[in-house]
Amino acid sequence: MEIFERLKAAVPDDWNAYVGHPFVRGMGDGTLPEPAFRHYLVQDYLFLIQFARAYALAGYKARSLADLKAASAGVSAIVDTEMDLHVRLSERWGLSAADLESAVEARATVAYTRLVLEAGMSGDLLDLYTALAPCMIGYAEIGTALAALPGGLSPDNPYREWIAEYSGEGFQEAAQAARDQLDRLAADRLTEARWPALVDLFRQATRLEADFWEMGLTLAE
Ligand SMILES: Cc1ncc(C[n+]2csc(CCO)c2C)c(N)n1
Repeated sequence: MEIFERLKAAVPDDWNAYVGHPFVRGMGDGTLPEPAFRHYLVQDYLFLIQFARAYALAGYKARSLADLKAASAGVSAIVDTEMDLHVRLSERWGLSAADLESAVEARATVAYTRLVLEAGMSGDLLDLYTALAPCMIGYAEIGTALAALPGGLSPDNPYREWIAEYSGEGFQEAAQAARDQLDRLAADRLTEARWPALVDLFRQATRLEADFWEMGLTLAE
């Protein structure tokens, strides 16, 4: 079985709480309050900056050209593409680039991003990509599930752009690349002795993704 599927199967309740969070359901049926989505957009901008740093750290930790290339592609996907998309989407929601840049990180943003960076700093690439997996692969799963709902992509759903982005081919391919990268790393580095610590790390990252939705929904700072 793919290592991602094994990790997910090890923490079913935490995984379902993340991908089925009320914030996600509210985007699917269009009932999510708009202030919650705006708060999420601002924090997600700050989140993406820290995630770009995490891929940069993956470059530092790389021991092969293939791993260095994967890390470089991760930085570029965020810095050259994702951030621009995010700024444009935020503008359509009434948030200027200055609003995004001047925002202060919420505690949930700090908690999640620093867990990932710490996993990468104190561990190896398998730890780092395990901590990154819920984000890339989870959003692809959420995008696909919401796009399949009757009203998911309908013109009256205010969240259709978000759903289209994450269910779209480009992001689905990036998520598949993240799965493949995790499998390659596991083939070289995974031992039975390491497994419990990797599951714990995956569980923590998954819980902090759910907390990120909760932060959006409750407007927590
Ligand atoms: C809280 C949160 N979790 C996951 C993603 C998805 N995501 C993380 S990094 C990245 C860019 C990689 O190409 C994308 C799309 C997000 N945006 N916000």
